[in-house]
Amino acid sequence: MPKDIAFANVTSEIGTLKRLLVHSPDSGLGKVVPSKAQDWLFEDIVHLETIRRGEYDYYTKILLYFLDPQKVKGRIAEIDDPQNTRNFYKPGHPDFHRSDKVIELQWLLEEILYDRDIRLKLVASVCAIEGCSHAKQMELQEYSPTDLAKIFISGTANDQTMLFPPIPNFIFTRDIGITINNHILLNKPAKKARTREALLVRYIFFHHPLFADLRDNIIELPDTHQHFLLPKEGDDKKVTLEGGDVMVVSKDHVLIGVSERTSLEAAHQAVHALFEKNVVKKVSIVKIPKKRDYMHIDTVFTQVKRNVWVMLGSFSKKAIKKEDADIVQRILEGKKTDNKIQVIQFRKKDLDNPVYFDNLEDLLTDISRNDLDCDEKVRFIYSGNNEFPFDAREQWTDSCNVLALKEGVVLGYDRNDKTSIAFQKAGFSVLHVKELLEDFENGTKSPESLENCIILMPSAELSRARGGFHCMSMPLLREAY
Ligand SMILES: NC(=[NH2+])NCCC[C@H](N)C(=O)O
Repeated sequence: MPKDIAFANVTSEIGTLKRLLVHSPDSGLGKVVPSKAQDWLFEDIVHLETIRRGEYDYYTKILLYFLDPQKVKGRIAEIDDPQNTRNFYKPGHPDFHRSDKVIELQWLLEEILYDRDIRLKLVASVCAIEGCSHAKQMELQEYSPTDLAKIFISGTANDQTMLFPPIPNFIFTRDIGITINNHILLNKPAKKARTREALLVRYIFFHHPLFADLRDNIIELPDTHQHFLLPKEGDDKKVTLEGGDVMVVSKDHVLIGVSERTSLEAAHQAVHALFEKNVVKKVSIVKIPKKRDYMHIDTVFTQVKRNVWVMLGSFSKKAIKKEDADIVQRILEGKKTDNKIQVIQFRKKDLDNPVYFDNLEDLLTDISRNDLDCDEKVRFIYSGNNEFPFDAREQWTDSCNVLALKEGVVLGYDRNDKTSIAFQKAGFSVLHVKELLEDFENGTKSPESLENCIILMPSAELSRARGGFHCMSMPLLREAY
């Protein structure tokens, strides 16, 4: 794979996307059984053929059209010809697209497994965490790199024997690590179901030649001193951090969520690590309720344009005021701080004088105005058009979790109807991916010509996995903003 000089650099959420890491749904998703779905962090079992051909493949095509057009332009009919049995999308197949802009993790994993030493170490590590027998370990060493990469991810061998559980959340590459300027912060998953993902990714970052120049810039958070001796109640001392809780909003400013998945201790360590290594000047800690509904901060807000954000209305100023309105009720119910957001902003140059924000809009407005020098009015698009019960329903299916391909052009789910109306009201056009790809193919539209729009993507199966396109992307390179 050819190497660019600026291989990885992300300084914003909205600069034109140039390179990212993804993983398309593997056969492991088709092995999730109902009794395990929740443990494996899926809300339901999914239909593999639909999630791939009917949904995720459109994501791959649209990403390639924007980031690596020569792979798809004028070729879509051929790529999707049923005779070609989706080979273009299958890592490990000779017809796989092998894009070095839309980079498939399974492909990188396969490439590092050609090294015998790495292969043996990784087999031993996976066997250790999955509790495999010695005989199984020896057997696994004999597989080809292509097959072994597939097995490590799907858990299933070519003969359909299930060797260990799948890692169905690997499609949510956002959570495995975060590019902050030219550094990569690795995650420490909170949930057991995501442990193997973190292991595989660590090997990829430390051993794949693509990341050779970045190796000194990989940040791993240490565990709390003697964390293994802490009592169960000491769990908040555990260091867990997932990428969905980290947002690089400008080259100097990073947001870190403290949530169901990212612990206070991890946020604390990340602030020190980022300041000590001079990665950024400002870190805002955004505390959200520890609830499955909002597992990471990117499930309650994401950025659309310099001055436009999409967010969940219950964290807005107005909602907080409304809640404060009935004094008797508030006192009776006790101070309802559990459903609030709290923001504490640390500045490297004045560490012991943090700035506080008590609602999300104030923080986001401050970012647009002061970090991104924006004079235009800052606008908010609310989940479900801020109408009950659509606000909560659509947040659950990732209305707030959009991915910006460039400023003002975002990908979102087609099932969030009221949120789409809210986008329209804010002056955005609503496009459907199938028609858009046809327009790209016949030349009536191009990625360059698009502006201010949300591209709606099919989502019935994908949304059961509880993540949107922000979660399904780990940006490595965005144009400087
Ligand atoms: N960045 C995100 N919001 N990721 C969503 C991850 C969803 C996944 N099923 C999990 O629960 O872990």
